[in-house]
Amino acid sequence: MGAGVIELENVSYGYGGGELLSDVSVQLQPGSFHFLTGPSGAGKTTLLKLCYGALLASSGRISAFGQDIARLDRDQMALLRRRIGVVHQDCRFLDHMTLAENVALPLMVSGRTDESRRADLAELLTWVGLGSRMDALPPELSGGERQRAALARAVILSPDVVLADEPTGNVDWEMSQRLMQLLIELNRMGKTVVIATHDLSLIRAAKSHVQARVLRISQRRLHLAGADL
Ligand SMILES: Nc1ncnc2c1ncn2[C@@H]1O[C@H](COP(=O)(O)OP(=O)(O)OP(=O)(O)O)[C@@H](O)[C@H]1O
Repeated sequence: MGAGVIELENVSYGYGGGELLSDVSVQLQPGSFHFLTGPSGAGKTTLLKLCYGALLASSGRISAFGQDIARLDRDQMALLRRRIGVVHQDCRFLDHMTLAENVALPLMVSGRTDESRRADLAELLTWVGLGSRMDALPPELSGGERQRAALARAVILSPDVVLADEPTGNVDWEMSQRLMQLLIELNRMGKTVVIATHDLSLIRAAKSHVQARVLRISQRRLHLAGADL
């Protein structure tokens, strides 16, 4: 294996007797930027889940930061999850807690509630453009605000890797560009970024701002897409 932050080697994933992903091998190099594309149901979310240990491969090997994910104990898995920030497709929040409290949840869970962390929280929310919405409750947020809050929550523990599953779903073009800009900024800060999306126009627009590899799932296999997107 090489020096990728996340590496998949001949990974297959199946359920119910069928195979969704077959013989997938890929290395995510530190600081790289990847798009993961493919039709609905192709297995993009599944592949991301395999990368952060939410699902285990049926065969093959997945390593993160040099460790075989399948061999991690509970504590090691918890540490791994802190190093990989995930923007979930459905960005769920606890409706009775404010936006700031929701974004700060990973800090609470990891016991990091000191003053400097609170300052980080305010700075982070300002960075995503939600500095004035800290006390809003999730049902009061627009789609774009929810997506930005989900991004802030994913990076509050300063992960090395950001996996974003359709982070621009349900927002207009202008907001999707703003979200992309934030993800590109995270990459410029040195984070490895993977964005799952079926939206090829998003990929085309981003390619003039960031050097990205495009991975496409087709017929259970992962392919490196060419320039003909
Ligand atoms: N363990 C499982 N049991 C049953 N079905 C599963 C399992 N894992 C994945 N699937 C199915 O495999 C398919 C691929 O799901 P996945 O969400 O990974 O695709 P996707 O490419 O992210 O799709 P979308 O673009 O619509 O979000 C779906 O039909 C999903 O329901």
